[in-house]
Amino acid sequence: MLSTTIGVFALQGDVREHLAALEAVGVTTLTVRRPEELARCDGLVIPGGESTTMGKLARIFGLLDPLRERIATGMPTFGTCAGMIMLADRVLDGTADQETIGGLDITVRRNAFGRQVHSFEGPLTMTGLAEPVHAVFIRAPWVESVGDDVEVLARVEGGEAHGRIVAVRQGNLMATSFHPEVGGDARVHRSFVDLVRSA
Ligand SMILES: NC(=O)CC[C@H](N)C(=O)O
Repeated sequence: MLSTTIGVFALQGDVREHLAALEAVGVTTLTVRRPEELARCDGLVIPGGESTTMGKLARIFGLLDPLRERIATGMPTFGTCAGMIMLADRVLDGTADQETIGGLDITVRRNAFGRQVHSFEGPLTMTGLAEPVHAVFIRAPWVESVGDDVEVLARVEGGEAHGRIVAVRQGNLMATSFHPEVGGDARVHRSFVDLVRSA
């Protein structure tokens, strides 16, 4: 079998952590800053970071339209946190000029967990994983609503945000509000790699 190449959008964000998680799963990785690099990818990860900056840089580097085209034509893509925002069709509490790639029929709310609770972590039950994942949330978005074709993979359990959607899948697109690349558990990346291999 030809090896699977998964790119990590690398204009901004926690690129290294994703590269390490993907390498732990045993795929070939590639940092993506230019359309030529994107063209070599079987799948793509969009990391956590800052979504307004990602949108601006993607526009400046001529990557926004190639990304939209690859995603529209089925390239499996996994967004974490800011990456989830980049994949969302609709953003609440974004900046006026915020551009996303889009593709996922979801509405996300940026920095949804409030100013007091920027960051928290804990176990989270996720569809497809036998044991809970240790989910790290850093100024995270949540998914306010989803379209009919979107499968909800995880919801917050307990606390003020109980029931809020924090992981979704729609066809070849996956997104989490939290950071599975942090903490050495590669199971979420493995399920994305399985998605890429079956695409
Ligand atoms: N950890 C993160 O990726 C935070 C996302 C950030 N709050 C944004 O709006 O882009």
